[in-house]
Amino acid sequence: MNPPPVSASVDAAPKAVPAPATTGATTGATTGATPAAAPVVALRAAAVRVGARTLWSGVDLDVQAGEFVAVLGPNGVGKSTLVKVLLGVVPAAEGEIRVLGRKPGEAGSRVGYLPQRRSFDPSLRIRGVDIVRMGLDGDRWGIPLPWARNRRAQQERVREVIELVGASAYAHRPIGQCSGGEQQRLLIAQALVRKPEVLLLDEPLDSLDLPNQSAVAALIGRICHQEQVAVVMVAHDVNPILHHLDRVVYIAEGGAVSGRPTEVITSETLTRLYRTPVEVLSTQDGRLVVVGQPEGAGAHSGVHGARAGEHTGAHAGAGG
Ligand SMILES: Nc1ncnc2c1ncn2[C@@H]1O[C@H](COP(=O)(O)OP(=O)(O)OP(=O)(O)O)[C@@H](O)[C@H]1O
Repeated sequence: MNPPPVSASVDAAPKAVPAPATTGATTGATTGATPAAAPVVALRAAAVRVGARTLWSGVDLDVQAGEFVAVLGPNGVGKSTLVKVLLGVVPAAEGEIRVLGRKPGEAGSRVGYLPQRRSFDPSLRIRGVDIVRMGLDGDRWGIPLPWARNRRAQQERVREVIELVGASAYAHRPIGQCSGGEQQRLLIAQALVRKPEVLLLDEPLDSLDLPNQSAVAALIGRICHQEQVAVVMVAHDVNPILHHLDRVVYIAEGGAVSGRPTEVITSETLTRLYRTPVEVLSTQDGRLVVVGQPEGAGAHSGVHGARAGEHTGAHAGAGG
């Protein structure tokens, strides 16, 4: 069942962090219920460490039902790790984190997840429809839903979600023979098949060509706003999703800033966040280009021709 419609709300101004920890977002944590106005994802003064290294700290973020939020930042800063924290796979070192009013990892099938891109061997015979059905079979994220035990109901749900993502025409073809964009739609259908209220996507547009990036971005925006699924999406380039987004969270070592894209992706805000001059340029066709954004400390030095702490040149897009 979809969550009750809640109008997407965003901060009036970008929210700089570190900010004082509050406990307001944890309301309802003990019941597991999601009151209409409560954020479906809430982080307060959150920090994460891998080994001895603190990736980020002091991160505050609220995501409401039906909001589309992008997680942006340089390579290696900890964007994917944020998703893993929300899944409960990586523990937070500090702070309060709630997903659907519960601790990360406790919301079961109410959270859908699409990991960073998998590629399928062209000779793979398994069909798209089977890939989608796999999303029902496993109980990776919780106890199977009642309808998931009923074969007819399963088939109907798989058909329905394939139609939702516009994949009906090729869902019975071997997945290895589908294009990258078609495969990605089928994988999104797999993540949606158990009707999650929160959808966590890790770079779903990676390695798609521009028309497919645009089409898949529009699909995710539609799922989010029409189906009232809260989407938290790691993105390398914000441009393909810019017009669909309600909010972005930009991560830097030591903190993050969240708010409307037009408020966060500015020279002033990113310069303040990174404590180094960062320039945001707008191209004639409306794309944003971030110049001078430092790499995350763990990023490979060759990727953008910069070592940790040094400035990169112009990035292909705002985000990483
Ligand atoms: N289990 C782990 N142990 C040690 N280091 C880790 C572990 N998991 C992630 N890291 C490191 O943490 C850093 C952040 O990784 P993460 O994948 O979250 O970055 P990212 O911002 O998503 O990067 P990219 O944009 O390149 O995908 C990287 O330097 C990575 O090597």
